[in-house]
Amino acid sequence: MSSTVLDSIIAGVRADLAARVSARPLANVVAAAASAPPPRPVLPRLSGPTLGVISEVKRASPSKGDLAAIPEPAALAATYAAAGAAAVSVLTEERRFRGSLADLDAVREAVDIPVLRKDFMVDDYQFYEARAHGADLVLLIVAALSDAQLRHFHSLATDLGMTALVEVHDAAEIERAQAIDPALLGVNARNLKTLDVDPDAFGALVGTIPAGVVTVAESGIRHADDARRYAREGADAVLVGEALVTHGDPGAAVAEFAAIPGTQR
Ligand SMILES: O=C(O)c1ccccc1NCC(=O)[C@H](O)[C@H](O)COP(=O)(O)O
Repeated sequence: MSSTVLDSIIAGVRADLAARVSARPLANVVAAAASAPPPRPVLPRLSGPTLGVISEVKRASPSKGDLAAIPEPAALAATYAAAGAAAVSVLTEERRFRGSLADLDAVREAVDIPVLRKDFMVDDYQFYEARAHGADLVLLIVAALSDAQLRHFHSLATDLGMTALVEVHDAAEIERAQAIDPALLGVNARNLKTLDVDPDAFGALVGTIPAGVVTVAESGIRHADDARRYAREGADAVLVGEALVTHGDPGAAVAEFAAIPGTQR
């Protein structure tokens, strides 16, 4: 079978992870996770009367290349928080997104809203590492994991006190995700194997998501009208990267998204 964009990202993630494991043994990271500041509650922030906005710190991407230099991720995150963001997503993958764990540290220190470590989580080490660096939320990409890994990593994240954002793109992945009863489910409009963006994905799948599950519409959200559409379709929250980091006034953009009324599913 030919290799996908997601496969090649994960190969790089595994290589970088091996270097970090050599530099800092697991036992050391486990101890740091245990003494990290406690995780911040996530779900109530994402399921309020208005649309929750998860605002992303994103320098580059496989689909678009370089987006923004972001020399001070902490300042950008503080702008997001002051404008009403419900959470901040920090890409920590280095090769394709130019993120880092140092970005995560800086953002967690700068804001008092929950912080998502957005990465390609494929090994226990990364979960302890996420917590050690203050993550409140971690991403589980169903397309990147076996059923057994999904279950195991969901339990591990929960045991560490973090909330898992379980991410799907299609009906088959939602069915696999349902097996672990996620409290927070993201529908990514972007197919991570082809990079195609389908703005209809959320609307097509939302009817199969049980009531009570907090939902996030992810990717390709450019304007307030895109976010309004997702709110009407029943999204509790949106996850926005490129449109914010390339905006001349990211705070104004977040404030506009965050004022959109939510819709009860
Ligand atoms: O953004 C990409 O090109 C990408 C490619 C392959 C895997 C993941 C990718 N992005 C991660 C994300 O989920 C997005 O950063 C996030 O949903 C925000 O998307 P956008 O608002 O379109 O920047």
